[in-house]
Amino acid sequence: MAADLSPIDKAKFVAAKRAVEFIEDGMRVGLGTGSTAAWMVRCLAERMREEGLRVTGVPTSSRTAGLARQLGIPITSLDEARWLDLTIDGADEFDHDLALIKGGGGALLQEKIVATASDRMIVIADTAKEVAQLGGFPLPLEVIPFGWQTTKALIEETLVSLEVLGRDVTLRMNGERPFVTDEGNYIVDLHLGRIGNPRQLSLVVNQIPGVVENGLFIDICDIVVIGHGDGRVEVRDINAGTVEQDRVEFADTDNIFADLGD
Ligand SMILES: O=C(CO)[C@H](O)[C@H](O)COP(=O)(O)O
Repeated sequence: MAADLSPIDKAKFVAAKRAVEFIEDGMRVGLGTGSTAAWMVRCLAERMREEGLRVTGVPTSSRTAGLARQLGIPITSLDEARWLDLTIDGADEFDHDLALIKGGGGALLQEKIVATASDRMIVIADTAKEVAQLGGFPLPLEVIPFGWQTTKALIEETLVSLEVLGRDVTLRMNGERPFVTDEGNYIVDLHLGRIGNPRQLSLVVNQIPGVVENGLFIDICDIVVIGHGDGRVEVRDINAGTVEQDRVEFADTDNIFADLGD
């Protein structure tokens, strides 16, 4: 079955499989959102089944909560768990400092809250997510629906005042209607091309009334696990300053691939 997967799905799978090895018995774990994170949830469920590992998950979206429930992973709310040992999530882009753009799946708000409330955040990604400079992927901002057009105009003005080059700001749609997040908000995507100063941009846009949060994750991610389609995995730990090369085998994974459906 593994052989039927595209190289990109294999890369996501091996990154996820390696990352769940960081999970220890009894941990409270933040469960990210997106296709790579869905592999992680499946790999975690497999470890729980096969090794009797006991874990409580805190999902970062209704989608992930649904998958975790389906796979029998006990879940709770962040308010119940309060603080987590680890969060494992995907990303849309990561740079050399492990600064991230997230929110391609629209779950950036819960993802940022959960990752910030964790001792460690591990990002799982395929090689295409690594960039020299953030910004090729549109930066999502979660905004309150009330007065969103005014908020959008203020965001555009802010980009002009910051002398940011790309200033195209679009409302994310779901067919004919605005995309609505789990928190009932909208998302506007900033098509910037490159972000010269992510820290400044993150601070400034969050000052705009109506902006709830942005998809820049700075100084939050500790480790990135990068998967390759041939099973090679690289584990970069920004705090330890280490880079480890590893390999994940595709054998004996049919029970994971059998429930594919994300
Ligand atoms: O931030 C996210 C969702 O809000 C995802 O982690 C990000 O979009 C990556 O998704 P995928 O693993 O499907 O490429």
